[in-house]
Amino acid sequence: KLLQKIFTALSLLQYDAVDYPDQAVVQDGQAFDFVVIGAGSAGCVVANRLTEISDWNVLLIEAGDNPPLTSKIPGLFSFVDYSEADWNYYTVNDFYSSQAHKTKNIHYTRGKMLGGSSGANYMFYVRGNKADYDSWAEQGNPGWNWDAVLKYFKKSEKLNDVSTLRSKSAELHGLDGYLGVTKPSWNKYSKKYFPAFKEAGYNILEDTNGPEQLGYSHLQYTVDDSIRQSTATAFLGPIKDRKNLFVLKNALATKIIFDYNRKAVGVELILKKFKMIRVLAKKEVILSAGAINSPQLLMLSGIGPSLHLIEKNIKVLVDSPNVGQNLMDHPITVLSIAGGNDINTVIDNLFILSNLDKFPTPVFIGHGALNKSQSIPDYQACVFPLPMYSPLSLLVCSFTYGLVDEICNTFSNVVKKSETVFVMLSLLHPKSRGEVKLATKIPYDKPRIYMGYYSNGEDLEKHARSVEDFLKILNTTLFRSVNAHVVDMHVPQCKFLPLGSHEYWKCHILNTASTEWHPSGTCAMGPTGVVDERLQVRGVSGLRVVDASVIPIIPSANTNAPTIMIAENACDMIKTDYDYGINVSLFPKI
Ligand SMILES: Cc1cc2nc3c(=O)[nH]c(=O)nc-3n(C[C@H](O)[C@H](O)[C@H](O)COP(=O)(O)OP(=O)(O)OC[C@H]3O[C@@H](n4cnc5c(N)ncnc54)[C@H](O)[C@@H]3O)c2cc1C
Repeated sequence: KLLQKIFTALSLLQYDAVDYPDQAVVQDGQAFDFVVIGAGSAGCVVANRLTEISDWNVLLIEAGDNPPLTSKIPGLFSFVDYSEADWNYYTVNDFYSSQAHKTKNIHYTRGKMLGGSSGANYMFYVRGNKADYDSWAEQGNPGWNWDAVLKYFKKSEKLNDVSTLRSKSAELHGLDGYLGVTKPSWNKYSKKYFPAFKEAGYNILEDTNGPEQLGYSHLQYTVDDSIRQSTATAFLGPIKDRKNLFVLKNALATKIIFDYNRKAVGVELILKKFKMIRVLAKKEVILSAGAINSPQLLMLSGIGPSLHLIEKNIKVLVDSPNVGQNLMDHPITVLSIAGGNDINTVIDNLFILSNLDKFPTPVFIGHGALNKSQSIPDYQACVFPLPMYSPLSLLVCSFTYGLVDEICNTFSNVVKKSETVFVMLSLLHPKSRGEVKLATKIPYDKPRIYMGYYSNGEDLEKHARSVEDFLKILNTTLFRSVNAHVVDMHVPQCKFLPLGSHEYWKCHILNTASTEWHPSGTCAMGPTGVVDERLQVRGVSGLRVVDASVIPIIPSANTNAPTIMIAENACDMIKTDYDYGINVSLFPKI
């Protein structure tokens, strides 16, 4: 936390303010063609693509400020959590899951800055499985099948990795987009593990975003030129001087304003020093406040489940029962495998300090399926080979996830005796659903986030089987040669269960349940969804939602790349709806 304070102080110097758009001067009642709420993964893309039409002027409203230093320097990513650039939400304690967290709930980081959660995330660039998007379309969302969305993944991307571009997946990647993507080579540290995964029956892939998803590979990251490619850096920085782009930072949108025909005509917002103004939207308001705040703002504006709105003393404009419902995420559990005790590896810890220009430690990613005949994964494993005395597992356990001391002390003790493999293993297709509710009608009050983890019992069963499937790796030559074993993490709730039994894993997973910070689905698109397939809010006009909240079914992927894809697709829909055609670009790409 001390380090975090030092970084915050450095950020206050605003040494890099020139990299981002200046604060706009906006008068009460001023009108724009589009008003975009939220400059996150989606909102920055929307602001960029809509201002390509020089006839349109666009106001982008963001509650946070420019990204801090910790966001910009890739290796400092974990210090964004709990900072001023984080909304610092906590989930509601359900007295069932996550009970091995000190607070018995989850600290739920959301980025509050230009770039939003793309400035707070772990920078993994993962798109998911073709079948994920085909299922979106099959559920009544034309225009979102794999062939349609691939075009937008490619459009946004600027891949800078020779080995991928020489591989058979080259044609799946984009080279001319705004979003820099790279793949640092950590071969020296992780290549010895790949034969073990191969021996355990997994494919070793060149590209986790290639034609096949099942298997293990090095990761691609949203990092380029040694800088995190948040959407603020990638999509706003290059266009910051466009005359038709207006950006208000430190401005909290509190309500969407409608006329008598239920057309969205503006936004009420509060600037620094609590000055309230209203801005007008001649064409549309675009809500891109993310999967927690977009449903909050809809409900504050009178669109949501009517009983809930009445209970909070909010006048109902549209009874829209699914607003805030259908909350999906990828629940995660942490594991440690100990084996090998080469004290010389201690020196490798120093590499973290010399690799702050990238994700600072070796990690590889795997997607596994329980039924070996399926091509869609059930779980994702992020595998960190750690040298002796590595502080990483303790940092994740204690600082990031806030697990109880019994567990974190175990991480701390085991690295003093062994090299370890630290694993974050998430369930990709949970059936459980949570919800976002208002605490009060006051916009500053944090919404209530009910994760609903494992409320459908099948999820716990499947997550436990996924851990067991992953641990087959212990039977491989490499792991056996160092007497590798899974570490008993002393989860207080599980101490009477035999380590490694099925019931033990269910207990371990349930109580250590943490998040991969992929909330989605709370304003889902669909035939009966909050929005239609063109992302227009049902029951009103002039209002779209464009962010992770419109995801109808969570993909087999981390959600940043999919959210950027959603924004790219949405902007072409908007341009088409206003007869601008999708290829019109009056500003050349910079
Ligand atoms: C810690 C963490 C790690 C993650 N790791 C990865 C990863 O490695 N790879 C990956 O693919 N995904 C990852 N994700 C998920 C991914 O970053 C998100 O899914 C994605 O950024 C969501 O984009 P969004 O546009 O929906 O919302 P956001 O990016 O959160 O944007 C919402 C924006 O709206 C602003 N806002 C909200 N309310 C208001 C208001 N009332 N007025 C004005 N502004 C408002 C917010 O400040 C924010 O800037 C991670 C997320 C987190 C938090």
